[in-house]
Amino acid sequence: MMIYERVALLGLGLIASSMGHAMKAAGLAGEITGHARSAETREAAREVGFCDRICETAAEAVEGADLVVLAVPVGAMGEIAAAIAPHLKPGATVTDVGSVKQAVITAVGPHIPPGVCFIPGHPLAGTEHSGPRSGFATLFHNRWCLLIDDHAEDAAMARLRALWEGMGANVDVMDAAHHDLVLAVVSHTPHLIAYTMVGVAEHVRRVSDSEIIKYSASGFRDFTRIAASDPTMWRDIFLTNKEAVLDILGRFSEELFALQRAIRTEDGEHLHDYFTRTRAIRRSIIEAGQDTSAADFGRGVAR
Ligand SMILES: NC(=O)C1=CN([C@@H]2O[C@H](COP(=O)(O)OP(=O)(O)OC[C@H]3O[C@@H](n4cnc5c(N)ncnc54)[C@H](O)[C@@H]3O)[C@@H](O)[C@H]2O)C=CC1
Ligand SMILES: O=C(O)C(=O)Cc1ccc(O)cc1
Repeated sequence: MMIYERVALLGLGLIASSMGHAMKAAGLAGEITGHARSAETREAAREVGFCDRICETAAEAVEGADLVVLAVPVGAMGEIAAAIAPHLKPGATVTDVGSVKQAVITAVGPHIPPGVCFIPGHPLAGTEHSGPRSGFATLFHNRWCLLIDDHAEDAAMARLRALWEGMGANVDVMDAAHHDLVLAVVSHTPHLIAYTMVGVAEHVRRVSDSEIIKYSASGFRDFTRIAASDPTMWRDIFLTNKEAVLDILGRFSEELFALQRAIRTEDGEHLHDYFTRTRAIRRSIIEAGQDTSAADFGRGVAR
């Protein structure tokens, strides 16, 4: 069922290409236009074919669009919003897919002209791959998409919700500050820990590279997968969700010190109690029937 007659995708990477494929598969958009900064990306997107028309400028891509999706790294959202602002159609909706919400609202909000509705969004689905060739139509199936409803009109919100549901996602609405704190816990800080662990392995010179690869168990392999994610995207996430990540990292460090002390003092009871509590958390997630989304979100999609 068609939800928007014209959709413009700005930034043609993993998320935009997956949206293009998903919208085409379900017939959710009449025409999909797309723009990316580099000629190489535009050419690759043309070849893959998830847009009907690839435009040389962002302004051209948004001309007449009913929905404009900002799908660039979080740090580039303000710049692209400024470039398209004078070209937006009255009555259009602008949304984004950035992993951080307060910073995007601060950067994009001031550029949105009167008569255009801005609804920030974030699909909790992804992989460590990037670029226009990495997308696939089922990326959002059974995943959450969070929409931020600060000033959204009901009709515009209902329409955007229908688009995400049409692409297979479950939609929840929350405020931006809460989003940023939740994501710091479930996504951003875990990514930082994975980056660190892989960095540590690189510095352990006693263990040769080939041994690290040869003997790596699935936990460490998952860390290396996550640590292969796009550096620009993750740099921007940490710089823009600084407060929430530093808050969670502070708590993480306290717990880590307590575990470190328990190991040093051979306090087996502390370790056993701690691991029993964390096991109960995992079991309660499975009992609540949320094991698929919880596990998949951390693991990404095996491709
Ligand atoms: N990769 C993931 O797993 C997920 C990413 N996100 C968010 O979605 C957004 C897009 O991420 P991906 O599709 O993974 O990225 P990607 O790296 O695959 O694609 C990003 C696109 O933006 C373009 N771009 C980069 N800098 C730009 C600039 N300054 N001006 C204009 N275009 C620029 C790139 O050329 C590319 O076309 C990011 O904000 C990210 O935080 C959200 C959920 C999951
Ligand atoms: O690949 C993984 O494990 C992910 O965690 C994917 C992911 C990355 C960033 C997001 O904002 C949402 C999902």
